[in-house]
Amino acid sequence: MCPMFERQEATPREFGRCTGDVPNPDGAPGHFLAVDHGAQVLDWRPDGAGDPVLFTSTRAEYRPGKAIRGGIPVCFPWFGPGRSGRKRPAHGFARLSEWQLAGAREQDGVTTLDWHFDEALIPELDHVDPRRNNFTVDYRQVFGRDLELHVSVRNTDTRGPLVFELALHTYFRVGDVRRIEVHGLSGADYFDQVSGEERTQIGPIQFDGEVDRVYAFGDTAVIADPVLGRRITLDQSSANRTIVWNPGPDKAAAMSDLDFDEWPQFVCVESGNVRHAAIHLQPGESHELSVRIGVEEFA
Ligand SMILES: O=P(O)(O)OC[C@H]1O[C@H](O)[C@H](O)[C@@H](O)[C@@H]1O
Repeated sequence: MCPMFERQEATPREFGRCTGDVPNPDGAPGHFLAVDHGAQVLDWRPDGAGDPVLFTSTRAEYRPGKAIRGGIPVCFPWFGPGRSGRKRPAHGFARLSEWQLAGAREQDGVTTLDWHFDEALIPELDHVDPRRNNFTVDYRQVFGRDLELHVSVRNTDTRGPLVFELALHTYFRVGDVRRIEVHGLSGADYFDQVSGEERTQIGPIQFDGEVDRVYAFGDTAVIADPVLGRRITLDQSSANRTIVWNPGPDKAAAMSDLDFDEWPQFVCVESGNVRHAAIHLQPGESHELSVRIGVEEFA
């Protein structure tokens, strides 16, 4: 099935993991790692010799019922505390559930993993209402020179509509968040989750302290990183919101699964349909969200 699929006891691999090499004609082979806990991608390096594209905390916890800090968590069926502001667990139960690896193949140096999740796989969790809709989520991850992610949610319940939020909460590794810029969102309106204000972005996004914003934006965003000397491009399809987050030093200090000096090493640029852009599906309908991540060294 998978190039290598194992279930190990030791941290951080107590979950089933799928790992493999991405052949790279230009140099050292690339690498990826995904685990069945949340179907979470934890590592992807198109060039094995280069810096990781994704950030994973050195203090990330790998245990049932806990979200892994880093990589690409899937937020579903709600984002943060949900539209009511009261939902728990934060960001929904998908990132706390063991997904099924439905298929894995490698062709021409590109590895494709297919993950499956439905209501029968939700673990028993405090706060989660046991009366739930039926749904399926099929999630394809394609590891090559670019990383492609496609999430498809279907309402398989004949009883009524399925209303949900969905986001791919990508943690990007950066040299120093205080020196990066995120381009492409100038002119986009956003909700500032720190101040509670509606605002409009002027120019590139820069980071000076905590940033937590939900942008009404779903096109291409580019992270320009002068420290690591690279540009990361995030192409989004069917995302109506882009969430940009870094906790800054004060919030980070209160996070037990992040080392105190790690907050400048990442930025989250998250693709989704959240808040007012939540998705409504009638029985039998489906929704697909896709992103493509590419990396380019500065000349
Ligand atoms: O700590 P977590 O539940 O993983 O959430 C981490 C962050 O996720 C998103 O970016 C939200 O916009 C933030 O408000 C939240 O703090």
